[in-house]
Amino acid sequence: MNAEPHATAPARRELPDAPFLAAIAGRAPSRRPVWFMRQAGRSLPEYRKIRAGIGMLDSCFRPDLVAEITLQPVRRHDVDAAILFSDIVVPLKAAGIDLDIVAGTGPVVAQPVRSAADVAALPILTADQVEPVADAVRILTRELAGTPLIGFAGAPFTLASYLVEGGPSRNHEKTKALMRSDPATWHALLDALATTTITFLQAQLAAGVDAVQVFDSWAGALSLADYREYVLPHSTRVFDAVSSAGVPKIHFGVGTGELLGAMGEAGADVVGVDWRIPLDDAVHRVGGGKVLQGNLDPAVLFAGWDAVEAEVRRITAEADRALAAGARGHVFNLGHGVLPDTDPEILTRVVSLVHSL
Ligand SMILES: Cc1c2[nH]c(c1CCC(=O)O)Cc1[nH]c(c(CCC(=O)O)c1C)Cc1[nH]c(c(CCC(=O)O)c1C)Cc1[nH]c(c(C)c1CCC(=O)O)C2
Repeated sequence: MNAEPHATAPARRELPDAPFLAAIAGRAPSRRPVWFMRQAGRSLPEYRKIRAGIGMLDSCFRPDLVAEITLQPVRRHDVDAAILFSDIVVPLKAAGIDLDIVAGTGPVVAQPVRSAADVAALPILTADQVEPVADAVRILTRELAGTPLIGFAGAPFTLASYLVEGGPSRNHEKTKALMRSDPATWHALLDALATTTITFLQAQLAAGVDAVQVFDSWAGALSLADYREYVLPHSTRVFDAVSSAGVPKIHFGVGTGELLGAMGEAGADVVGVDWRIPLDDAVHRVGGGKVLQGNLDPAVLFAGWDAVEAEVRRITAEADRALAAGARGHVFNLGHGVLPDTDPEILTRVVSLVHSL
């Protein structure tokens, strides 16, 4: 791999016939596109080998390592998109927030954000602080040939939940308490996080990613009314700010069955659906003209090939009914990220089956 990361980024690649981009543009793809959220990670022995002895966040700031890890699932599975190996807390770490990623737990924040003073003291990301990520993108746009590269960031609400809770949370009680008890501080927090998220996405876009995904993984913890009042304006600002790049934008969350319409309003071209809602139902919740992405339950991958095959066939049939009902396109994916102990052979067989349907 010729890792000359500091070369000037070329203009964005033109990949109109790539199945992932064709499907999102509403054109008939040459094959049904499929990729997996968290396709890079501990399900791959080659990932575990290359990461040995290197901290998760350290690995995210090493362009050569980011590029190689991003490429691993593309080589192994023949997926139709690569997703940059990074993490939603990378921009927060780069900005100077004291946090780490604890294996088996997730992000842990040293000083949780609980007050207006804490919010006012939050550092805002500058593009130079994520130059190593941009360097990795530039390496990948040369190494990936015809496979599109998806950049990503966490949405303001999901980032806020980690900062306020101090780590992963089942009920997000501290987050919701701040949201409701001190709306001014809450909106100031999400505004600051939206600005950091925009800077992080714009750095990836300037370096040449072909699409972006915004992960609002924990938005499903909210009621529709709370999502609209406390979250949607900030997520909308993120999508508005990156629209001028002219690349597909994907919006995903978990447990979002009642939020799909509002999430579609935020401005994405593609709405990711978790496994709880059939795609031919989701199309009516999201509204016509949007592309749907999903939605195999990651846990089904542990149930043996017969169960996996039946679910893949069910989901592609529901996707075809969603297309007939007005969905602009479908990208096959899981309904959440690949689980760490997943057998990678099963993922490769899912790709082959989806491409045959
Ligand atoms: C909520 C969230 C996080 N990070 C992310 C989200 C949104 C996606 C989702 O909801 O699954 C985003 C993310 N983080 C990672 C990816 C994979 C990117 C890719 O496939 O190239 C993605 C898409 C790498 C990672 N991010 C993390 C790992 C595991 C780190 C390791 O290898 O030990 C990977 C591969 C760490 C992390 N980071 C986070 C969690 C919950 C964890 C898991 C903790 C654990 O189970 O060890 C926060």
